Amino acid sequence: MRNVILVGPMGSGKSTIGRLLAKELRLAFKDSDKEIEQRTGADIPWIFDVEGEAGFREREQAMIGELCASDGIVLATGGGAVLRSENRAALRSGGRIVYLHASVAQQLERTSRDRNRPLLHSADPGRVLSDLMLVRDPLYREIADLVVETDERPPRMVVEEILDRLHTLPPR
Ligand SMILES: Nc1ncnc2c1ncn2[C@@H]1O[C@H](COP(=O)(O)OP(=O)(O)O)[C@@H](O)[C@H]1O
Ligand SMILES: O=C(O)C1=C[C@@H](OP(=O)(O)O)[C@@H](O)[C@H](O)C1
Ligand SMILES: [Mg+2]
Repeated sequence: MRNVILVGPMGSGKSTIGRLLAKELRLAFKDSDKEIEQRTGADIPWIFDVEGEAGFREREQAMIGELCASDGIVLATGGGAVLRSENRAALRSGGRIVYLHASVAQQLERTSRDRNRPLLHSADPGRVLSDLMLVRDPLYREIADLVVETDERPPRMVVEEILDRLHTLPPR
């Protein structure tokens, strides 16, 4: 196992659970979105405003490529990281992939408090999240080694399940 990579929709808990999991595994934690922000010197909403989603996806692909070449990290990706086939290939070769599943209702609840997800700056964020899930759920499943349910489960419990199940995975 080189790296552990978390994929899943906005509000599934990738950033939160990634940090906890890295601590348990004594690995470094990297959040693709945070790395993009540091590299760009601007936050995600600014990048979407100025460069559009297309500009963000270019930066995201470059960052995913770089981070997947690392060794010994827990990587939290952004919810759209699976959209490009180049990213899916990089993620697959980068390590074990855990899909954090969450219902749209839970995604909505967990993302309603902050404004740093530009795709949800919409009159109907629930509709946006369910439309995105239709497209992305098959892509998360396509590359996942593990699918873990996060609905109504505290982060600690999700981390425990990942730790238990990571050890039982057959070699690829
Ligand atoms: N399993 C969980 N149960 C309750 N709240 C959670 C859980 N996972 C994450 N959260 C909360 O939901 C919000 C979004 O989590 P975050 O880790 O940023 O998700 P993501 O990176 O997948 O978009 C944060 O406020 C976080 O504290
Ligand atoms: O789903 C998406 O397309 C996005 C998810 C965000 O990350 P989180 O999944 O960590 O919220 C961030 O990468 C950007 O706002 C786009
Ligand atoms: Mg995140």
